[in-house]
Amino acid sequence: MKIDYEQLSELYDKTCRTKNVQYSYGTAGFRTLAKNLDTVMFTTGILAILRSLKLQGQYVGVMITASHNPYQDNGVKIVEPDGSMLLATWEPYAMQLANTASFASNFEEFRAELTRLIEHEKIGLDTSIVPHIVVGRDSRESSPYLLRCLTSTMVSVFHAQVLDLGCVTTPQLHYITDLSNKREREGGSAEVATEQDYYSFFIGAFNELFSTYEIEKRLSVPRLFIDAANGIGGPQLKKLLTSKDWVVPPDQIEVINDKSDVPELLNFECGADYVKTNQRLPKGLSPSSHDSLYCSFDGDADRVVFYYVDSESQFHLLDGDKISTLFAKFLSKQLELAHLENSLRIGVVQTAYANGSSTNYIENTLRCPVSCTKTGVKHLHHEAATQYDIGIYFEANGHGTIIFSEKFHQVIKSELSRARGDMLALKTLDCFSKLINQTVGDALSDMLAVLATLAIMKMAPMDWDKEYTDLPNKLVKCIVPDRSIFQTIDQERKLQNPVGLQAKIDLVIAKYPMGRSFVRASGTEDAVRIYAECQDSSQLDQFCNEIVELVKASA
Ligand SMILES: CC(=O)N[C@H]1[C@@H](OP(=O)(O)O)O[C@H](CO)[C@@H](O)[C@@H]1O
Ligand SMILES: [Mg+2]
Repeated sequence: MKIDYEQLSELYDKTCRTKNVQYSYGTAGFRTLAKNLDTVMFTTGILAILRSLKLQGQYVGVMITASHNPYQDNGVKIVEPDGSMLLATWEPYAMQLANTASFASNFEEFRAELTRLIEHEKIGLDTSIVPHIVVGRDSRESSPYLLRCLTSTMVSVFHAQVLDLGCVTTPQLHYITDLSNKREREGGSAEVATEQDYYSFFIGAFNELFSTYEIEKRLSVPRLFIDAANGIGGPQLKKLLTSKDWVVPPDQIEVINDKSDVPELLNFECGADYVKTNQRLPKGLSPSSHDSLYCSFDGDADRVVFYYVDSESQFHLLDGDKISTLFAKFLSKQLELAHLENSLRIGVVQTAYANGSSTNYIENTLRCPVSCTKTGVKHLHHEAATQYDIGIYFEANGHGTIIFSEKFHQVIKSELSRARGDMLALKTLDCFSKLINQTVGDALSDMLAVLATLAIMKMAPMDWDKEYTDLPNKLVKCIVPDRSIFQTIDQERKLQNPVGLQAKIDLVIAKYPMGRSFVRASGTEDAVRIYAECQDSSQLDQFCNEIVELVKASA
């Protein structure tokens, strides 16, 4: 391939209007005010092309979204050919390219940086490899313009093949990127992967699970309300619910906050982040009956939290920890029924933000191993995928999935091929491994998996909730002059710096029965986060305040 530098230079001058902004590729890719993103979109498009070239032209995904952030924001992230997050060693390249374009005084400086990167990664341009890209965007008003900035060079300069999915959820983009490459490997002539493949696949697994139990395709609750955060989850959910294969009666499910066409409403007083943070119902919902189940997606539908309202009108949150524990209970039971508890290893992966009661319940009641990793789904995903055959991971905020190992699939396949009396549990495990998105946390697929689990176990929301009781807890933000001084060890549970602060925190913790608290710098916001939990809710504010004061004093 010959890069047409003249063309590239022209597009560079035309597109990269934002200058002197420092961009950083964090846990969620690049994310900031939409009006400042043209430059970084331009360079991210080029980086995705290089990534595809490096990987012999496989499809690389790019998603334009700012998830649960306000409607004025936007962002972009790159997805590997197998649907996982961009390889960590490429994150600095994404930043170098973006910041060079942002601070360079002319195109030649940018060109030099691009050349350096191509040489450093030994990307052969003198081959016939055609780069392949899948792009998707959420419902934000700024997304179509940013998409043009992102893709401007792809065809004209790099002769790439671009599959534009239009408006999709983040997990749909991950799933379709992975599927596109599988199709290519099966012999390029196969049809290109589409959104329809996504719906067919997950509805298929859901229906198969219900058929296996020969139960009527009804939910275990009379009614389910889904809050779509006025984001892309709304229209995508409706496509699923109106699909000809979807058989749950329409009167059981109602979608609310589905105005994805009104930009300012996105994530406004609704959605998973709002409900989890404020522990209250989103806008547009008033409790109808205490046996209804509710759930909220975030703006790009990769997170989900559930909740219900009891007969005393009390709100109860069923967050990521509760979802993990529900799946751990259900799947451990299936392993036991299939007599596979000694051959396949099941485990739960959490972060320090998981409620202490959930950890205690998983370890001591379910007798299931628990791992703790740093915050950020890539850490949880990696642990789940490498340590367990059934690796369940959820952040407390509702982002997560279950990863099934290669060994799991082999064992189930071989056991299923031998006729056995305990076929039901084997089939359940097999169907379940398809029902849950293997590439990334997915509100839609997680929701289906929760609904199926509740239906099979004949559980009402309160049955699910009463397995364990959360310790009273609080998460606060503290703005400090320089958050980088707060350095942690032990999966972010302890501070190493500022020196001496951890010892002071430990003295405070010791005063509160079942107290636990930790302090870390946020990776996505310019703030320090302080988490505290203890037995007695009347002491919680005081406990948390004492830690906040220590942090302020040392900052
Ligand atoms: C306490 C908390 O919820 N932290 C969030 C938040 O990370 P911070 O590094 O804490 O800002 O954003 C991440 C990306 O969306 C998400 O993975 C994580 O769970
Ligand atoms: Mg999200």
